[in-house]
Amino acid sequence: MLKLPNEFTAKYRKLLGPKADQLFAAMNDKEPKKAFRINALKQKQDIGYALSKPVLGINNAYYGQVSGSDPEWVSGMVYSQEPAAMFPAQIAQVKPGEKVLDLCAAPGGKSTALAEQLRGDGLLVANDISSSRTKVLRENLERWGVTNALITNESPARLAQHFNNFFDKIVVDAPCSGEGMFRKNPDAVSYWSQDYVLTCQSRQKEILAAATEMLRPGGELIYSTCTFAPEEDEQIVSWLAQTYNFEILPITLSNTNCAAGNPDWADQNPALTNTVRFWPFDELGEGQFVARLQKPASSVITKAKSQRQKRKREKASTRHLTNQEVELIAPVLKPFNLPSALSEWSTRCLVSHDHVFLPALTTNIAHLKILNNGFELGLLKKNRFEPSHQLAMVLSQVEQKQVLELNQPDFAAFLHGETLRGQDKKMQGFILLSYQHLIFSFGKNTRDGVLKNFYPKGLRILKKD
Ligand SMILES: C[S@@+](CC[C@H](N)C(=O)[O-])C[C@H]1O[C@@H](n2cnc3c(N)ncnc32)[C@H](O)[C@@H]1O
Repeated sequence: MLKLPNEFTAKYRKLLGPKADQLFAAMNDKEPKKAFRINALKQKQDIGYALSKPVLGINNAYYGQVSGSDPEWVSGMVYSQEPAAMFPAQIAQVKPGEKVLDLCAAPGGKSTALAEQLRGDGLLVANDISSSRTKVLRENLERWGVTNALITNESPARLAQHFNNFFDKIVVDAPCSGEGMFRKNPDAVSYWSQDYVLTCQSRQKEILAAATEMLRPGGELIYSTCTFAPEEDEQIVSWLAQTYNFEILPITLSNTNCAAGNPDWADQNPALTNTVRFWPFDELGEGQFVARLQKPASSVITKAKSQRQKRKREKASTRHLTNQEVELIAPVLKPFNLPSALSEWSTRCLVSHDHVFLPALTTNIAHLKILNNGFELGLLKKNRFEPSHQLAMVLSQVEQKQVLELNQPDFAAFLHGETLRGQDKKMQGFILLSYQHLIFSFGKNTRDGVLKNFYPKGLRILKKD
């Protein structure tokens, strides 16, 4: 039983009237909803979960539970996500070729969906302020097979110094008081106070002020939270409309159980009914608020010059591949069918500190904390080339022949980091590995039947004793 603070229950009784009891009952009595999305970037494969309960309004999404050692997860075929949290990326309606920023992106639920909509064409900048969470964001985007993301670990204000009036779309899935997640994460209740709600509100304004600078005139901002608090929802949207003259755009969702935002909970701007609220008593998922706004076409928001950091000249720390290096890489890639995103890799790839990569962006980023820029093909080592894990995750976008299917014990042993013996010797060198026909890693097969482990150390699953 959730012990909700008295101040919380009194507040929502006042705001919701008799519906408040429905809210408290849903928060107390029902299990949190679990769901997953199937990756449309990868080759279609059968997966082992029941697909009988679709999440209405979201393509390729179903109710069900995913475990971190399932082949579906390890191969990047599915992403586990709370159903209501799937809507902000859907509402963004990203088109291939657009420049998109996911400003508070970790662990990557929205970013994986935004990248899917871009289909490898355009740019996704996926940023988070927390370095440990940005690491997980990188792992999730890599697993998902994304080739065109710049992954950064910056504060919104620093990012704004590099990207002025730049993005077509910005998603701000803001840090919030998390009321909508109380039944999923009961510990969050202990942080709650009305003061905390107001602290979150001022942080959201700071983040959004930076976002408004980065959005191009006419560009769209998708703002979402997982809290019910009007101070962080309708009141933030009315602040954006008043302060920056943003228009609150309608949201069209088909076949979905959600409610409209409430103008009475802010400045009574009738356009606030264009925003949407997901309540746990609607049976779809947890709590979520989403707004879609447009920056005025004529507006260019720039910081005062005195505040802007002087840009130092960027040093050219990257170079193109030499012919010798191309000759080293080509035989490693030859057995594989390359997806179109990797076409003409030999002329398009850059090298930085022996990392061979296809950049998502090359200009104006030298001073950013970057975890990955685009697509890492692999690493040049003395007279040899080692393909990256990201390459394995991207190769599963198209049909492959150089694939070794493992049995369950070998799959589990490989995830623990073990070297396997007695495998099929027909395929030599780097090969893709699959379990239940889902490609999850590279391995290297030697002539004497030893399969070396190339599953990244940071992703390995500890062995249970
Ligand atoms: C609700 S979570 C984002 C969830 C993510 N969008 C997803 O779908 O997986 C909010 C994120 O905001 C980040 N954050 C916290 N304070 C921030 C700030 N001042 N600026 C930018 N991001 C911040 C947190 O590290 C956290 O990862």
